[in-house]
Amino acid sequence: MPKSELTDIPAFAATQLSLLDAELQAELSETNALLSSHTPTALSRAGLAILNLNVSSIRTGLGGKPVVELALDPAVVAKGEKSDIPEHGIRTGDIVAIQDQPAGSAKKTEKRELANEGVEGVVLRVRRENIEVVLDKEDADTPSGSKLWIVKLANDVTYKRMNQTMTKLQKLEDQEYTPFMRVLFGQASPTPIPTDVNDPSNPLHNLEWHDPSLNDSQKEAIKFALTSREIALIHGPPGTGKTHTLIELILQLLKQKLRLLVCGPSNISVDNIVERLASQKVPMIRLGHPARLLPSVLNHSLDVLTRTSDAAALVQDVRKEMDDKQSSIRKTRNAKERRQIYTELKELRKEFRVRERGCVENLVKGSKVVLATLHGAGGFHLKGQEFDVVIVDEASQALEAQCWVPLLWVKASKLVLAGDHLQLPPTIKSLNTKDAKAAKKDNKKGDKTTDRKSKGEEDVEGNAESAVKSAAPSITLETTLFDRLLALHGPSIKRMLTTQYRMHEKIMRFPSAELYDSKLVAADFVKARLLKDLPYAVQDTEDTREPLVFWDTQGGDFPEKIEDDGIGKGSKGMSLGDSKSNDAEAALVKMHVRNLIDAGVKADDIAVVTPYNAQVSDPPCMIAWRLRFRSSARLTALYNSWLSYPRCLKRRFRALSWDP
Ligand SMILES: Nc1ncnc2c1ncn2[C@@H]1O[C@H](COP(=O)(O)OP(=O)(O)OP(=O)(O)O)[C@@H](O)[C@H]1O
Repeated sequence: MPKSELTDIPAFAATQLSLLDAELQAELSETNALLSSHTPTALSRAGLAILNLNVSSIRTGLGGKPVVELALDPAVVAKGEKSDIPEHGIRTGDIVAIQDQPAGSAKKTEKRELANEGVEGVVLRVRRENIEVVLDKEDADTPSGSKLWIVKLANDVTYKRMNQTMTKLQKLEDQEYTPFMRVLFGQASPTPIPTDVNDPSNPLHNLEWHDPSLNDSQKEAIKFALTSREIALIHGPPGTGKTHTLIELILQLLKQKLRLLVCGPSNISVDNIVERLASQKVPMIRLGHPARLLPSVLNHSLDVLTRTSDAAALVQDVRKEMDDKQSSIRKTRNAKERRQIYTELKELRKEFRVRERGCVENLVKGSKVVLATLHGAGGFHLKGQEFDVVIVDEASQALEAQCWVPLLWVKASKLVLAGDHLQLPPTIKSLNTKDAKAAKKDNKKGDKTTDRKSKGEEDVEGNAESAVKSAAPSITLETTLFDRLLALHGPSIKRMLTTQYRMHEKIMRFPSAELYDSKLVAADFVKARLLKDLPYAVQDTEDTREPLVFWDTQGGDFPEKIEDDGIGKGSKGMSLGDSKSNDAEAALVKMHVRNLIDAGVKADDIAVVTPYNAQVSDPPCMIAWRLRFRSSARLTALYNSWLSYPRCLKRRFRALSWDP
């Protein structure tokens, strides 16, 4: 077998490390350029900073770190007005600096200065009236100035973890590679799946479905995932019930008394599964900070369980004592007293960590299903724990290095990936650099081979070696684990879900033909569904009886504008908001939406989707829609010229589906 980045583990890890470094540098330089070339006022207008804040409270969060709550300085709130923080783009999980606020017009806000003068932390919760930040350093002294600002920094936390993971992989000795890992690197073929269902050791022996409504392709995918020894890929095009299928798979694996780690690249992908498992009354633990979880899954979060379980009382005592100390620091101005309190806090933190760790360990070890983001699975809670199966949902949205976080820090011997490698891969910034563009160009040939392979299942069935030879693309960050495994082992390691439950047949036809070898089938209850048949009074018009409408906007009457953010370009030519808009197209969309509303379609059932921010926000008519349709959850199929870009197209088709 030829040695390549696909099969040689140290070479693979080294490539990943250099690609991750390039990506991190791209992110850091983008942030630095923005921060150094814009005033605080401009950054705030662009949503990257919040000005005029005060510390309203400090408490102790998970891990003993201080959580700072910031609210708008009362001095800047007009009498009788609400003290809501103005619109901004800072979200839970963002890395921010908290700093004494410079003059609004001050130029050159260097990242260097931010790190030196302020403190850094992660945003925990964003509310209308305040924002909570957990500080990186336990003994960080929050700036005490009367007016603070927070500014978004590049997020290097996920890189650090991926970096540690790839470094660990790179350093493993040959004898440390498990048989499972050898399959993941094509150094061994997957174990053939057992076929005798009468054999009591076959997982399909006496198989009974929990959900009788599963379709044939879903059942086949589950059977395959149950019987495969090392890897199983579940390929789920949009709306084909990927998550639905995973729930049944999880229930079946639990019936076999197996211990499972279930991950996804984002919190929402994980919470989606927690919600569905909760409705099946499955006991489980969701790792991750509660501020990032959906309210509906909180009862399963480790944080809540460490407060409510029996062992939790011991932790709570110390937590309370630490909170009291934190607030006393803020009350005292005497330096000696402050130092004394810091020393006591340090001791309490040690105690807190020991107790918390004990409580957490008991809870996690006792759980048959643990759910976390890929990143979160690399936290200390799971280090070295054994799981029979690791399941990753939305696997084609994750960088491969991210998928290795659970695979390397826990002990696992089987992996199930669910995803769709034919939809958008994760967003990569460094691909815009010259070197990366060249690398991408080089890979094009390899990609074509991989694509062809994943479409035409027959040609490479079961022939891993020839697959490696023919595909052998060198790796970019966009090459997901899903892609690489398909390139290594061919389509015999995957099963595709083929019935989709979201789109009218006509909407489905194009993506099905272009991306899925015309294999998609529309479920009976969606295949002929039209707006005029909505369960409330909608007139039968030419707009409501067509599931798909094309408006041709090519040509001189629809000129495109490049908009900037209205605050000018910075000294390094970096603008906060270069984006495209097209007033005439906007007017067309507006007219179409108006027709639908006049026919009786509810505004809440309409969503307008565009790839450009400027098209959403700038033309006056678009602003009007945004206000009106803010709560839109569903969509009418409306296409315009930019749909011809293949990438947008994939994204659009994802968005263009709607639930009944
Ligand atoms: N066998 C089935 N019978 C009826 N409805 C189903 C079946 N499988 C899935 N669905 C429905 O199809 C819709 C899509 O399912 P699900 O969200 O699991 O799909 P997905 O592939 O994960 O979606 P996405 O495209 O968002 O990734 C849901 O409304 C679900 O209830």
